[in-house]
Amino acid sequence: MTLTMTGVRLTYPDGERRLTALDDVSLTVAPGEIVAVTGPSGSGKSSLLAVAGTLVTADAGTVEVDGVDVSGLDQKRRDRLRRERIGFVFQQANLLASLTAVDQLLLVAHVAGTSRDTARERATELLDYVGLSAKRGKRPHELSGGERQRVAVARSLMGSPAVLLVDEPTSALDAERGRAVVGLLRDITRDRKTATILVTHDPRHLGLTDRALVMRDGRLGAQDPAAVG
Ligand SMILES: Nc1ncnc2c1ncn2[C@@H]1O[C@H](COP(=O)(O)OP(=O)(O)OP(=O)(O)O)[C@@H](O)[C@H]1O
Repeated sequence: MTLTMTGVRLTYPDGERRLTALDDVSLTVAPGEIVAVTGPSGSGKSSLLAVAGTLVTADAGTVEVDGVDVSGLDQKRRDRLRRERIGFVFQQANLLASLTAVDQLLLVAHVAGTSRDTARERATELLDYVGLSAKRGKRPHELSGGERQRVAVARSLMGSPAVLLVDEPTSALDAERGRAVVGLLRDITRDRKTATILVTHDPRHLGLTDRALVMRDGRLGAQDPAAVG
């Protein structure tokens, strides 16, 4: 369950010209590995996740999930691969206000066409895994920021992802809760053998990951080891 990006280039229209968001980016993330990506605002981190997650098609280069080149898939197959094999966790938990924690997970299963019983079993297991069994019936306003983010993490695992793409999951949390969420993501990566990319601005999280890379002007490079705490 590896994620491989090779020679990826992504540009956006910018008036008469094109803005280069990703410039010859190559990256392999192994199963069970969590890689941090840092870098200044506008350097291309979200673009990297968008291409890795097949939400955006690169101008050049390849993206392989589990050895499958996604550019060779038609739209329908690509949507299915994304739904079943790629998990996303965003800056905000993006939970639906009217749904309980367990229903947030069941909704994803419903969209994916999973049977009710299988979905209930899996949702229960995942809420237990993220330590929220007791809060399964709570709506987002009854949960703390860290708990909401843990529901979002559990939801991202409903489809058994091979690849987990995480964009600043702790920006709305205090230091301790932020660390707990990154620790949880690391445990998930190990236990479920996902290939995980964690975009973060927080240097304290780099030491919790296997590798730290830095994005600058659309190019991906090694992080200065001195900056890894
Ligand atoms: N949809 C778009 N259309 C045009 N330009 C875009 C689009 N999305 C991003 N960009 C530009 O591409 C570059 C990379 O943006 P990206 O969002 O990937 O950076 P980032 O590192 O995630 O930034 P931040 O840390 O602020 O979230 C920036 O110059 C941005 O302005």
